[in-house]
Amino acid sequence: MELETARAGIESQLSFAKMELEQTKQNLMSLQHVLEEERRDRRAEKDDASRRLDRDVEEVKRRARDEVDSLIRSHREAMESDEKAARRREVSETQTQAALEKQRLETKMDSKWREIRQMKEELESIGRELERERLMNGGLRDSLAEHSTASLSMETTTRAMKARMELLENDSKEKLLRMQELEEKTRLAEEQVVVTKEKLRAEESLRRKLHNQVQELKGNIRVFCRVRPAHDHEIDKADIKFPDQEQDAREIEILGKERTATGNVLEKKHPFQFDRVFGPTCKNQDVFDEISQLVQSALDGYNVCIFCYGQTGAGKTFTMSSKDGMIPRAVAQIYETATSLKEKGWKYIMEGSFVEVYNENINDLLGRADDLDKKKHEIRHDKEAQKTMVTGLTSVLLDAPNKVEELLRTADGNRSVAATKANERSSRSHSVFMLKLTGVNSVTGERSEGTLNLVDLAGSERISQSQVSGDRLKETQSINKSLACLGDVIQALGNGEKNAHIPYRNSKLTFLLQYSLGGNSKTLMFVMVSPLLGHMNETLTSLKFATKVNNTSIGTAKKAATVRG
Ligand SMILES: Nc1ncnc2c1ncn2[C@@H]1O[C@H](COP(=O)(O)OP(=O)(O)OP(=O)(O)O)[C@@H](O)[C@H]1O
Repeated sequence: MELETARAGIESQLSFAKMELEQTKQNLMSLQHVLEEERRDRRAEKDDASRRLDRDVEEVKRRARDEVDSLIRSHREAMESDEKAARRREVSETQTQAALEKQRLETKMDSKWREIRQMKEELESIGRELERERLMNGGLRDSLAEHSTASLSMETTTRAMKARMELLENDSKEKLLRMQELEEKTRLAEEQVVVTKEKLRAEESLRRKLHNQVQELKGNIRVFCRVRPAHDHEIDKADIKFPDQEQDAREIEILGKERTATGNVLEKKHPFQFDRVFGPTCKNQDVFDEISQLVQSALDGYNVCIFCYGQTGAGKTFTMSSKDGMIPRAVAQIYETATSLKEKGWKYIMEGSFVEVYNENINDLLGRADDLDKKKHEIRHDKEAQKTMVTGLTSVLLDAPNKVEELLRTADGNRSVAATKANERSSRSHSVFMLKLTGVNSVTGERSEGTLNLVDLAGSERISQSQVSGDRLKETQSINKSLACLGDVIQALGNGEKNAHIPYRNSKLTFLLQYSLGGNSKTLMFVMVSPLLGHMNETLTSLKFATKVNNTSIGTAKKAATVRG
Protein backbone atom coordinates (compact mmCIF):
# COMPACT_ATOMS: atom_id res chain seq x y z
CA MET A 1 0.00 0.00 0.00
CA GLU A 2 2.82 2.39 1.01
CA LEU A 3 4.69 1.46 -2.13
CA GLU A 4 1.65 2.17 -4.26
CA THR A 5 1.22 5.67 -2.73
CA ALA A 6 4.97 6.49 -3.17
CA ARG A 7 4.84 5.39 -6.78
CA ALA A 8 1.80 7.54 -7.53
CA GLY A 9 3.52 10.61 -5.88
CA ILE A 10 6.67 10.17 -7.91
CA GLU A 11 4.73 9.73 -11.14
CA SER A 12 2.70 12.93 -10.60
CA GLN A 13 5.92 14.90 -9.76
CA LEU A 14 7.47 13.61 -12.96
CA SER A 15 4.58 14.53 -15.19
CA PHE A 16 4.47 18.04 -13.59
CA ALA A 17 8.21 18.52 -14.28
CA LYS A 18 7.69 17.37 -17.86
CA MET A 19 4.89 19.88 -18.39
CA GLU A 20 7.05 22.66 -16.95
CA LEU A 21 9.88 21.67 -19.28
CA GLU A 22 7.59 21.62 -22.27
CA GLN A 23 6.29 25.13 -21.39
CA THR A 24 9.83 26.49 -21.00
CA LYS A 25 10.78 25.00 -24.40
CA GLN A 26 7.82 26.66 -26.11
CA ASN A 27 8.57 30.05 -24.43
CA LEU A 28 12.16 29.82 -25.61
CA MET A 29 11.19 28.98 -29.14
CA SER A 30 8.73 31.89 -29.43
CA LEU A 31 11.36 34.27 -27.99
CA GLN A 32 13.91 33.07 -30.53
CA HIS A 33 11.39 33.56 -33.27
CA VAL A 34 10.67 37.20 -32.19
CA LEU A 35 14.39 37.91 -31.92
CA GLU A 36 15.05 36.46 -35.33
CA GLU A 37 12.34 38.63 -36.92
CA GLU A 38 13.63 41.75 -35.12
CA ARG A 39 17.16 41.00 -36.29
CA ARG A 40 15.93 40.52 -39.87
CA ASP A 41 14.00 43.85 -39.82
CA ARG A 42 16.96 45.74 -38.36
CA ARG A 43 19.37 44.22 -40.87
CA ALA A 44 17.00 45.13 -43.80
CA GLU A 45 16.56 48.70 -42.50
CA LYS A 46 20.29 49.13 -42.07
CA ASP A 47 21.04 47.74 -45.54
CA ASP A 48 18.35 50.02 -47.03
CA ALA A 49 19.66 53.13 -45.30
CA SER A 50 23.23 52.29 -46.26
CA ARG A 51 22.22 51.73 -49.89
CA ARG A 52 20.22 54.98 -49.98
CA LEU A 53 23.11 56.86 -48.42
CA ASP A 54 25.59 55.45 -50.93
CA ARG A 55 23.26 56.29 -53.77
CA ASP A 56 22.74 59.87 -52.52
CA VAL A 57 26.48 60.41 -52.00
CA GLU A 58 27.22 59.00 -55.47
CA GLU A 59 24.46 61.21 -56.95
CA VAL A 60 25.77 64.30 -55.13
CA LYS A 61 29.36 63.53 -56.24
CA ARG A 62 28.26 62.85 -59.77
CA ARG A 63 26.26 66.06 -59.91
CA ALA A 64 29.01 68.09 -58.34
CA ARG A 65 31.52 66.65 -60.83
CA ASP A 66 29.12 67.35 -63.69
CA GLU A 67 28.62 70.93 -62.54
CA VAL A 68 32.34 71.52 -61.94
CA ASP A 69 33.06 70.07 -65.38
CA SER A 70 30.40 72.20 -67.01
CA LEU A 71 31.66 75.31 -65.15
CA ILE A 72 35.21 74.66 -66.17
CA ARG A 73 34.06 74.15 -69.64
CA SER A 74 31.99 77.33 -69.66
CA HIS A 75 34.87 79.19 -68.02
CA ARG A 76 37.22 77.98 -70.59
CA GLU A 77 34.73 79.07 -73.19
CA ALA A 78 34.37 82.46 -71.47
CA MET A 79 38.05 82.76 -71.22
CA GLU A 80 38.37 81.96 -74.80
CA SER A 81 35.84 84.67 -75.48
CA ASP A 82 36.61 88.08 -74.91
CA GLU A 83 34.70 88.53 -71.86
CA LYS A 84 37.41 87.28 -69.73
CA ALA A 85 36.64 89.56 -66.85
CA ALA A 86 33.04 88.64 -66.77
CA ARG A 87 34.00 85.11 -66.95
CA ARG A 88 36.37 85.49 -64.20
CA ARG A 89 33.59 86.91 -62.14
CA GLU A 90 31.36 84.18 -63.13
CA VAL A 91 34.03 81.69 -62.33
CA SER A 92 34.48 83.33 -59.01
CA GLU A 93 30.77 83.31 -58.44
CA THR A 94 30.58 79.73 -59.59
CA GLN A 95 33.48 78.87 -57.39
CA THR A 96 31.69 80.53 -54.46
CA GLN A 97 28.55 78.67 -55.32
CA ALA A 98 30.52 75.46 -55.66
CA ALA A 99 32.11 76.12 -52.29
CA LEU A 100 28.69 76.73 -50.83
CA GLU A 101 27.34 73.67 -52.50
CA LYS A 102 30.31 71.71 -51.24
CA GLN A 103 29.69 73.06 -47.76
CA ARG A 104 26.01 72.08 -48.01
CA LEU A 105 26.90 68.67 -49.25
CA GLU A 106 29.45 68.26 -46.46
CA THR A 107 26.80 69.22 -43.91
CA LYS A 108 24.41 66.73 -45.47
CA MET A 109 27.16 64.10 -45.38
CA ASP A 110 27.80 64.86 -41.72
CA SER A 111 24.13 64.39 -40.94
CA LYS A 112 24.16 61.12 -42.91
CA TRP A 113 27.29 60.01 -41.03
CA ARG A 114 25.54 60.83 -37.74
CA GLU A 115 22.55 58.79 -38.90
CA ILE A 116 24.93 55.97 -39.79
CA ARG A 117 26.63 56.22 -36.34
CA GLN A 118 23.28 56.26 -34.64
CA MET A 119 22.23 53.23 -36.63
CA LYS A 120 25.54 51.56 -35.74
CA GLU A 121 24.91 52.28 -32.07
CA GLU A 122 21.41 50.92 -32.42
CA LEU A 123 22.84 47.88 -34.16
CA GLU A 124 25.41 47.46 -31.36
CA SER A 125 22.67 47.71 -28.71
CA ILE A 126 20.62 45.10 -30.64
CA GLY A 127 23.78 42.96 -30.79
CA ARG A 128 24.21 43.32 -27.02
CA GLU A 129 20.59 42.48 -26.52
CA LEU A 130 21.04 39.51 -28.79
CA GLU A 131 24.11 38.50 -26.79
CA ARG A 132 22.06 38.71 -23.57
CA GLU A 133 19.31 36.67 -25.17
CA ARG A 134 21.92 34.21 -26.38
CA LEU A 135 23.34 33.95 -22.83
CA MET A 136 19.85 33.57 -21.40
CA ASN A 137 19.13 31.03 -24.06
CA GLY A 138 22.30 29.17 -23.05
CA GLY A 139 21.20 29.27 -19.35
CA LEU A 140 17.81 27.96 -20.32
CA ARG A 141 19.44 25.27 -22.43
CA ASP A 142 21.63 24.31 -19.46
CA SER A 143 18.66 24.20 -17.11
CA LEU A 144 16.78 22.24 -19.78
CA ALA A 145 19.67 19.79 -19.96
CA GLU A 146 19.75 19.61 -16.15
CA HIS A 147 16.02 19.01 -16.06
CA SER A 148 16.37 16.38 -18.74
CA THR A 149 19.13 14.65 -16.75
CA ALA A 150 17.04 14.90 -13.57
CA SER A 151 14.01 13.61 -15.37
CA LEU A 152 16.11 10.82 -16.89
CA SER A 153 17.44 9.79 -13.47
CA MET A 154 13.93 10.11 -12.08
CA GLU A 155 12.65 7.93 -14.84
CA THR A 156 15.41 5.40 -14.12
CA THR A 157 14.55 5.50 -10.37
CA THR A 158 10.85 5.14 -11.15
CA ARG A 159 11.56 2.21 -13.47
CA ALA A 160 13.76 0.58 -10.79
CA MET A 161 11.06 1.21 -8.16
CA LYS A 162 8.40 -0.16 -10.47
CA ALA A 163 10.49 -3.27 -11.05
CA ARG A 164 11.08 -3.61 -7.28
CA MET A 165 7.39 -3.09 -6.60
CA GLU A 166 6.49 -5.73 -9.15
CA LEU A 167 9.03 -8.04 -7.53
CA LEU A 168 7.56 -7.32 -4.10
CA GLU A 169 4.05 -7.73 -5.40
CA ASN A 170 4.97 -11.07 -6.96
CA ASP A 171 6.75 -12.11 -3.77
CA SER A 172 3.84 -11.12 -1.56
CA LYS A 173 1.43 -12.87 -3.94
CA GLU A 174 3.56 -16.01 -3.65
CA LYS A 175 3.66 -15.66 0.14
CA LEU A 176 -0.08 -15.14 0.26
CA LEU A 177 -0.57 -18.28 -1.80
CA ARG A 178 1.78 -20.21 0.47
CA MET A 179 0.00 -18.86 3.54
CA GLN A 180 -3.34 -19.85 2.10
CA GLU A 181 -1.91 -23.30 1.40
CA LEU A 182 -0.59 -23.52 4.97
CA GLU A 183 -3.89 -22.30 6.40
CA GLU A 184 -5.69 -24.95 4.38
CA LYS A 185 -3.26 -27.61 5.57
CA THR A 186 -3.66 -26.45 9.20
CA ARG A 187 -7.44 -26.49 8.85
CA LEU A 188 -7.32 -30.03 7.42
CA ALA A 189 -4.90 -31.12 10.18
CA GLU A 190 -7.17 -29.59 12.83
CA GLU A 191 -10.15 -31.39 11.35
CA GLN A 192 -8.08 -34.58 11.35
CA VAL A 193 -7.14 -34.00 15.01
CA VAL A 194 -10.81 -33.57 15.95
CA VAL A 195 -11.70 -36.76 14.07
CA THR A 196 -8.77 -38.63 15.62
CA LYS A 197 -9.66 -37.39 19.11
CA GLU A 198 -13.23 -38.49 18.58
CA LYS A 199 -11.98 -41.88 17.40
CA LEU A 200 -9.64 -42.11 20.37
CA ARG A 201 -12.47 -41.32 22.76
CA ALA A 202 -14.66 -43.95 21.14
CA GLU A 203 -11.78 -46.43 21.21
CA GLU A 204 -11.09 -45.60 24.85
CA SER A 205 -14.72 -46.31 25.76
CA LEU A 206 -14.55 -49.57 23.79
CA ARG A 207 -11.23 -50.46 25.41
CA ARG A 208 -12.71 -49.89 28.86
CA LYS A 209 -15.64 -52.12 28.04
CA LEU A 210 -13.54 -54.90 26.52
CA HIS A 211 -10.89 -54.67 29.22
CA ASN A 212 -13.43 -55.11 31.94
CA GLN A 213 -15.17 -57.92 30.05
CA VAL A 214 -11.83 -59.74 29.93
CA GLN A 215 -11.36 -59.10 33.65
CA GLU A 216 -14.83 -60.48 34.33
CA LEU A 217 -14.07 -63.58 32.28
CA LYS A 218 -10.95 -64.10 34.33
CA GLY A 219 -13.14 -64.10 37.42
CA ASN A 220 -13.69 -61.38 39.91
CA ILE A 221 -11.68 -63.05 42.57
CA ARG A 222 -8.34 -64.35 41.57
CA VAL A 223 -5.46 -65.81 43.51
CA PHE A 224 -1.79 -65.40 42.74
CA CYS A 225 0.93 -67.27 44.62
CA ARG A 226 4.42 -65.89 45.17
CA VAL A 227 7.36 -67.74 46.65
CA ARG A 228 10.10 -65.50 47.96
CA PRO A 229 13.78 -66.43 47.47
CA ALA A 230 15.71 -67.86 50.43
CA HIS A 231 18.32 -65.63 52.02
CA ASP A 232 21.94 -66.82 52.11
CA HIS A 233 21.69 -67.72 55.79
CA GLU A 234 18.46 -69.72 55.33
CA ILE A 235 19.76 -73.23 54.78
CA ASP A 236 16.82 -75.54 55.53
CA LYS A 237 14.67 -75.07 52.52
CA ALA A 238 11.40 -76.74 51.73
CA ASP A 239 11.14 -78.80 48.57
CA ILE A 240 9.03 -76.59 46.34
CA LYS A 241 8.53 -77.39 42.65
CA PHE A 242 7.03 -75.42 39.79
CA PRO A 243 5.85 -78.02 37.29
CA ASP A 244 4.88 -75.56 34.57
CA GLN A 245 7.65 -73.10 35.26
CA GLU A 246 8.23 -72.23 31.61
CA GLN A 247 5.60 -69.55 31.00
CA ASP A 248 2.57 -68.18 32.79
CA ALA A 249 3.13 -70.75 35.56
CA ARG A 250 -0.03 -71.72 37.43
CA GLU A 251 1.17 -74.71 39.41
CA ILE A 252 3.15 -75.19 42.59
CA GLU A 253 3.98 -78.44 44.31
CA ILE A 254 5.19 -78.81 47.90
CA LEU A 255 6.91 -82.05 48.78
CA GLY A 256 6.27 -83.04 52.38
CA LYS A 257 7.06 -86.01 54.49
CA GLU A 258 4.41 -88.02 56.34
CA ARG A 259 4.77 -90.73 58.89
CA THR A 260 2.56 -93.71 58.20
CA ALA A 261 0.67 -95.70 60.85
CA THR A 262 3.43 -98.26 60.71
CA GLY A 263 5.98 -95.57 61.46
CA ASN A 264 7.45 -95.34 57.96
CA VAL A 265 8.20 -91.88 56.55
CA LEU A 266 6.64 -91.35 53.16
CA GLU A 267 7.07 -88.47 50.77
CA LYS A 268 3.85 -86.71 49.94
CA LYS A 269 3.21 -84.26 47.10
CA HIS A 270 0.90 -81.29 47.73
CA PRO A 271 -0.04 -79.85 44.34
CA PHE A 272 -1.82 -76.49 44.09
CA GLN A 273 -3.06 -74.48 41.17
CA PHE A 274 -3.72 -70.77 41.10
CA ASP A 275 -4.36 -68.10 38.51
CA ARG A 276 -0.64 -67.41 38.49
CA VAL A 277 2.40 -68.68 40.37
CA PHE A 278 5.55 -66.57 40.74
CA GLY A 279 8.77 -68.39 41.58
CA PRO A 280 11.65 -67.01 43.70
CA THR A 281 13.36 -65.49 40.66
CA CYS A 282 10.37 -63.34 39.75
CA LYS A 283 10.76 -59.63 40.35
CA ASN A 284 8.19 -57.12 41.56
CA GLN A 285 8.02 -55.88 37.95
CA ASP A 286 6.87 -59.35 36.75
CA VAL A 287 4.22 -59.45 39.45
CA PHE A 288 3.02 -55.95 38.67
CA ASP A 289 2.74 -56.75 34.94
CA GLU A 290 0.05 -59.27 35.90
CA ILE A 291 -1.89 -56.96 38.17
CA SER A 292 -1.60 -53.76 36.15
CA GLN A 293 -4.81 -54.66 34.27
CA LEU A 294 -6.63 -54.72 37.57
CA VAL A 295 -5.18 -51.36 38.53
CA GLN A 296 -6.51 -50.06 35.22
CA SER A 297 -10.01 -51.23 36.23
CA ALA A 298 -9.85 -48.94 39.26
CA LEU A 299 -9.30 -46.03 36.86
CA ASP A 300 -12.27 -47.25 34.83
CA GLY A 301 -14.51 -46.89 37.89
CA TYR A 302 -14.32 -50.25 39.64
CA ASN A 303 -13.53 -51.06 43.24
CA VAL A 304 -10.41 -53.16 43.29
CA CYS A 305 -8.97 -54.95 46.29
CA ILE A 306 -5.54 -56.59 46.30
CA PHE A 307 -4.60 -58.60 49.41
CA CYS A 308 -1.30 -60.06 50.48
CA TYR A 309 -1.85 -63.07 52.66
CA GLY A 310 0.78 -65.26 54.25
CA GLN A 311 2.81 -65.91 57.33
CA THR A 312 5.25 -63.46 58.80
CA GLY A 313 8.39 -63.17 56.71
CA ALA A 314 6.82 -64.63 53.56
CA GLY A 315 7.32 -61.40 51.60
CA LYS A 316 4.02 -59.49 51.94
CA THR A 317 5.50 -56.10 52.75
CA PHE A 318 8.25 -56.56 50.14
CA THR A 319 5.60 -57.22 47.51
CA MET A 320 3.20 -54.53 48.61
CA SER A 321 5.05 -51.48 49.90
CA SER A 322 8.78 -51.83 49.25
CA LYS A 323 10.31 -49.12 47.06
CA ASP A 324 9.32 -50.87 43.82
CA GLY A 325 6.34 -52.74 45.31
CA MET A 326 2.76 -52.79 44.11
CA ILE A 327 1.70 -49.57 45.87
CA PRO A 328 4.32 -47.25 44.28
CA ARG A 329 3.96 -49.02 40.92
CA ALA A 330 0.17 -48.84 40.98
CA VAL A 331 0.25 -45.12 41.80
CA ALA A 332 2.84 -44.49 39.07
CA GLN A 333 0.75 -46.39 36.51
CA ILE A 334 -2.42 -44.62 37.53
CA TYR A 335 -0.66 -41.28 37.32
CA GLU A 336 0.74 -42.12 33.87
CA THR A 337 -2.57 -43.41 32.54
CA ALA A 338 -4.50 -40.49 34.00
CA THR A 339 -2.04 -38.13 32.28
CA SER A 340 -2.44 -39.86 28.91
CA LEU A 341 -6.23 -39.93 29.31
CA LYS A 342 -6.21 -36.14 29.55
CA GLU A 343 -6.20 -35.83 25.77
CA LYS A 344 -9.28 -38.05 25.65
CA GLY A 345 -11.06 -35.58 27.88
CA TRP A 346 -10.52 -37.33 31.24
CA LYS A 347 -9.35 -35.49 34.34
CA TYR A 348 -8.59 -37.53 37.44
CA ILE A 349 -8.22 -36.69 41.09
CA MET A 350 -6.26 -39.21 43.17
CA GLU A 351 -6.54 -39.21 46.93
CA GLY A 352 -4.65 -41.65 49.09
CA SER A 353 -5.11 -42.69 52.71
CA PHE A 354 -3.39 -45.37 54.71
CA VAL A 355 -4.95 -47.15 57.69
CA GLU A 356 -3.90 -49.88 60.04
CA VAL A 357 -6.24 -52.35 61.68
CA TYR A 358 -4.58 -53.31 64.92
CA ASN A 359 -6.35 -55.17 67.70
CA GLU A 360 -9.64 -54.43 65.91
CA ASN A 361 -8.97 -50.71 66.02
CA ILE A 362 -8.54 -48.37 63.07
CA ASN A 363 -5.40 -46.21 63.13
CA ASP A 364 -4.56 -43.43 60.71
CA LEU A 365 -1.03 -44.16 59.46
CA LEU A 366 -0.80 -40.70 57.88
CA GLY A 367 -1.93 -38.88 61.04
CA ARG A 368 0.11 -38.12 64.17
CA ALA A 369 2.14 -41.03 65.58
CA ASP A 370 0.97 -40.07 69.09
CA ASP A 371 -2.65 -40.65 68.07
CA LEU A 372 -2.03 -44.29 67.16
CA ASP A 373 -4.11 -46.63 69.40
CA LYS A 374 -5.64 -43.52 71.05
CA LYS A 375 -7.69 -41.64 68.50
CA LYS A 376 -10.97 -43.33 67.63
CA HIS A 377 -11.94 -43.69 63.99
CA GLU A 378 -15.41 -44.84 62.98
CA ILE A 379 -16.25 -46.70 59.78
CA ARG A 380 -19.34 -45.23 58.08
CA HIS A 381 -21.12 -46.62 55.06
CA ASP A 382 -23.27 -44.81 52.56
CA LYS A 383 -25.44 -47.66 51.36
CA GLU A 384 -26.95 -45.76 48.48
CA ALA A 385 -23.66 -44.54 47.03
CA GLN A 386 -21.95 -47.80 48.10
CA LYS A 387 -19.18 -45.75 49.64
CA THR A 388 -17.18 -46.10 52.84
CA MET A 389 -15.62 -43.35 54.85
CA VAL A 390 -13.55 -43.39 58.00
CA THR A 391 -13.97 -40.48 60.39
CA GLY A 392 -10.98 -38.25 61.11
CA LEU A 393 -8.82 -39.89 58.44
CA THR A 394 -6.00 -38.03 56.67
CA SER A 395 -6.34 -37.99 52.92
CA VAL A 396 -3.43 -36.94 50.71
CA LEU A 397 -3.86 -35.59 47.20
CA LEU A 398 -1.51 -37.60 44.99
CA ASP A 399 -0.88 -35.04 42.26
CA ALA A 400 2.64 -36.26 41.49
CA PRO A 401 3.95 -39.85 41.34
CA ASN A 402 6.69 -39.26 43.93
CA LYS A 403 4.12 -38.16 46.54
CA VAL A 404 3.43 -41.83 47.31
CA GLU A 405 7.02 -42.38 48.54
CA GLU A 406 6.51 -39.59 51.06
CA LEU A 407 3.20 -41.13 52.08
CA LEU A 408 4.77 -44.60 52.60
CA ARG A 409 7.62 -43.05 54.62
CA THR A 410 5.11 -41.26 56.89
CA ALA A 411 3.18 -44.51 57.47
CA ASP A 412 6.37 -46.43 58.17
CA GLY A 413 7.63 -43.73 60.54
CA ASN A 414 4.37 -43.74 62.52
CA ARG A 415 4.49 -47.50 62.88
CA SER A 416 8.12 -47.37 64.10
CA VAL A 417 7.16 -44.88 66.81
CA ALA A 418 4.24 -47.04 67.92
CA ALA A 419 6.22 -50.28 68.23
CA THR A 420 9.47 -51.34 69.78
CA LYS A 421 10.23 -53.20 66.57
CA ALA A 422 8.60 -51.80 63.48
CA ASN A 423 8.28 -55.10 61.66
CA GLU A 424 6.78 -56.67 64.79
CA ARG A 425 3.92 -54.17 64.66
CA SER A 426 3.52 -54.53 60.91
CA SER A 427 3.40 -58.34 61.26
CA ARG A 428 0.67 -58.12 63.84
CA SER A 429 -1.61 -55.67 62.05
CA HIS A 430 -3.32 -55.27 58.71
CA SER A 431 -2.48 -52.24 56.67
CA VAL A 432 -4.81 -50.90 54.02
CA PHE A 433 -3.67 -48.38 51.43
CA MET A 434 -6.79 -46.80 49.93
CA LEU A 435 -6.58 -44.90 46.68
CA LYS A 436 -9.72 -43.09 45.64
CA LEU A 437 -9.86 -42.26 41.93
CA THR A 438 -12.40 -39.77 40.65
CA GLY A 439 -12.45 -39.14 36.91
CA VAL A 440 -14.55 -36.71 34.91
CA ASN A 441 -14.68 -36.57 31.12
CA SER A 442 -15.50 -33.01 30.14
CA VAL A 443 -16.14 -34.05 26.51
CA THR A 444 -18.41 -37.08 26.88
CA GLY A 445 -19.86 -36.10 30.27
CA GLU A 446 -18.81 -39.47 31.72
CA ARG A 447 -17.79 -39.68 35.34
CA SER A 448 -16.10 -42.54 37.13
CA GLU A 449 -15.32 -43.25 40.74
CA GLY A 450 -13.13 -46.20 41.59
CA THR A 451 -11.15 -47.33 44.60
CA LEU A 452 -7.95 -49.30 44.71
CA ASN A 453 -7.31 -51.01 48.06
CA LEU A 454 -3.90 -52.57 48.58
CA VAL A 455 -3.99 -54.68 51.74
CA ASP A 456 -0.99 -56.10 53.56
CA LEU A 457 -2.52 -58.60 55.98
CA ALA A 458 -1.10 -59.51 59.34
CA GLY A 459 1.02 -62.69 59.54
CA SER A 460 -1.25 -65.65 59.10
CA GLU A 461 0.67 -68.09 61.28
CA ARG A 462 -1.62 -69.67 63.85
CA ILE A 463 -0.26 -69.22 67.27
CA SER A 464 -1.96 -71.38 69.77
CA GLN A 465 -3.77 -69.13 72.21
CA SER A 466 -2.55 -71.30 75.03
CA GLN A 467 1.04 -70.36 74.18
CA VAL A 468 0.61 -66.62 74.61
CA SER A 469 -0.85 -64.24 77.14
CA GLY A 470 -1.42 -60.52 77.72
CA ASP A 471 -0.97 -58.15 74.76
CA ARG A 472 0.25 -60.93 72.49
CA LEU A 473 -2.89 -62.97 73.26
CA LYS A 474 -5.10 -60.01 72.34
CA GLU A 475 -3.15 -59.51 69.08
CA THR A 476 -3.35 -63.19 68.23
CA GLN A 477 -7.08 -63.34 68.93
CA SER A 478 -7.84 -60.35 66.77
CA ILE A 479 -5.63 -61.54 63.88
CA ASN A 480 -7.14 -65.04 63.98
CA LYS A 481 -10.60 -63.53 64.13
CA SER A 482 -10.16 -61.11 61.27
CA LEU A 483 -8.43 -63.60 58.95
CA ALA A 484 -11.11 -66.21 59.68
CA CYS A 485 -13.74 -63.56 59.06
CA LEU A 486 -12.13 -62.65 55.72
CA GLY A 487 -12.35 -66.31 54.75
CA ASP A 488 -16.00 -66.43 55.87
CA VAL A 489 -16.90 -63.32 53.88
CA ILE A 490 -15.25 -64.66 50.73
CA GLN A 491 -16.96 -68.00 51.20
CA ALA A 492 -20.36 -66.38 51.79
CA LEU A 493 -19.88 -64.26 48.67
CA GLY A 494 -18.91 -67.37 46.76
CA ASN A 495 -22.10 -69.17 47.70
CA GLY A 496 -23.79 -66.74 45.38
CA GLU A 497 -27.11 -66.75 47.22
CA LYS A 498 -29.16 -63.66 46.57
CA ASN A 499 -29.66 -61.50 49.65
CA ALA A 500 -27.53 -63.97 51.64
CA HIS A 501 -26.07 -62.57 54.82
CA ILE A 502 -22.41 -61.67 54.38
CA PRO A 503 -20.70 -61.36 57.76
CA TYR A 504 -18.80 -58.14 56.99
CA ARG A 505 -19.46 -56.76 60.45
CA ASN A 506 -17.63 -59.60 62.18
CA SER A 507 -14.30 -57.88 61.83
CA LYS A 508 -13.08 -54.34 61.36
CA LEU A 509 -11.12 -55.35 58.24
CA THR A 510 -14.08 -56.88 56.39
CA PHE A 511 -16.35 -54.06 57.58
CA LEU A 512 -13.88 -51.50 56.24
CA LEU A 513 -13.62 -53.31 52.89
CA GLN A 514 -17.36 -54.08 52.61
CA TYR A 515 -17.85 -52.29 49.28
CA SER A 516 -14.51 -53.42 47.91
CA LEU A 517 -15.27 -57.10 48.38
CA GLY A 518 -18.07 -58.94 46.64
CA GLY A 519 -20.36 -58.20 43.77
CA ASN A 520 -19.20 -54.73 42.85
CA SER A 521 -15.52 -55.25 43.09
CA LYS A 522 -12.58 -57.11 41.66
CA THR A 523 -10.46 -58.96 44.18
CA LEU A 524 -6.99 -60.39 43.94
CA MET A 525 -5.33 -62.33 46.70
CA PHE A 526 -1.60 -62.92 46.78
CA VAL A 527 -0.68 -65.90 48.84
CA MET A 528 2.89 -65.40 49.92
CA VAL A 529 5.04 -68.45 50.48
CA SER A 530 8.22 -68.76 52.52
CA PRO A 531 10.80 -71.11 51.01
CA LEU A 532 11.84 -72.45 54.44
CA LEU A 533 11.35 -75.99 55.61
CA GLY A 534 10.47 -74.78 59.09
CA HIS A 535 7.54 -72.81 57.67
CA MET A 536 6.17 -75.69 55.59
CA ASN A 537 3.11 -76.39 57.74
CA GLU A 538 2.09 -72.73 57.70
CA THR A 539 2.78 -72.65 53.96
CA LEU A 540 0.42 -75.59 53.43
CA THR A 541 -2.26 -73.93 55.60
CA SER A 542 -1.93 -70.69 53.63
CA LEU A 543 -2.06 -72.49 50.27
CA LYS A 544 -5.17 -74.44 51.37
CA PHE A 545 -6.86 -71.20 52.44
CA ALA A 546 -5.92 -69.60 49.13
CA THR A 547 -7.26 -72.59 47.21
CA LYS A 548 -10.59 -72.17 48.98
CA VAL A 549 -10.65 -68.53 47.97
CA ASN A 550 -9.60 -69.44 44.43
CA ASN A 551 -12.50 -71.85 44.13
CA THR A 552 -14.91 -69.08 45.05
CA SER A 553 -16.65 -67.34 42.23
CA ILE A 554 -18.00 -63.91 43.08
CA GLY A 555 -20.68 -62.29 40.94
CA THR A 556 -20.06 -59.84 38.12
CA ALA A 557 -18.39 -56.62 39.07
CA LYS A 558 -20.09 -53.35 38.28
CA LYS A 559 -18.65 -49.92 38.02
CA ALA A 560 -18.96 -48.01 41.25
CA ALA A 561 -20.30 -45.03 39.41
CA THR A 562 -20.57 -43.92 35.84
CA VAL A 563 -22.75 -41.01 35.09
CA ARG A 564 -23.33 -39.53 31.69
CA GLY A 565 -24.11 -35.87 31.79
N1 LIG B 1 10.60 -61.54 46.34
C1 LIG B 1 11.57 -61.21 47.21
N2 LIG B 1 12.81 -61.03 46.74
C2 LIG B 1 13.82 -60.71 47.60
N3 LIG B 1 13.64 -60.57 48.94
C3 LIG B 1 12.43 -60.75 49.47
C4 LIG B 1 11.32 -61.06 48.62
N4 LIG B 1 10.21 -61.17 49.37
C5 LIG B 1 10.62 -60.90 50.66
N5 LIG B 1 11.94 -60.65 50.72
C6 LIG B 1 12.70 -60.36 51.89
O1 LIG B 1 12.29 -61.28 52.89
C7 LIG B 1 12.17 -60.63 54.14
C8 LIG B 1 10.75 -60.76 54.67
O2 LIG B 1 9.89 -60.15 53.81
P1 LIG B 1 8.69 -59.22 54.31
O3 LIG B 1 9.10 -58.35 55.40
O4 LIG B 1 8.16 -58.59 53.08
O5 LIG B 1 7.71 -60.30 54.85
P2 LIG B 1 6.27 -60.08 55.45
O6 LIG B 1 5.48 -61.19 55.01
O7 LIG B 1 5.81 -58.73 55.06
O8 LIG B 1 6.53 -60.10 56.98
P3 LIG B 1 5.67 -59.36 58.10
O9 LIG B 1 4.40 -60.05 58.20
O10 LIG B 1 6.57 -59.43 59.25
O11 LIG B 1 5.51 -57.93 57.58
C9 LIG B 1 12.54 -59.19 53.95
O12 LIG B 1 13.92 -59.05 54.28
C10 LIG B 1 12.36 -58.99 52.48
O13 LIG B 1 13.26 -58.02 52.01
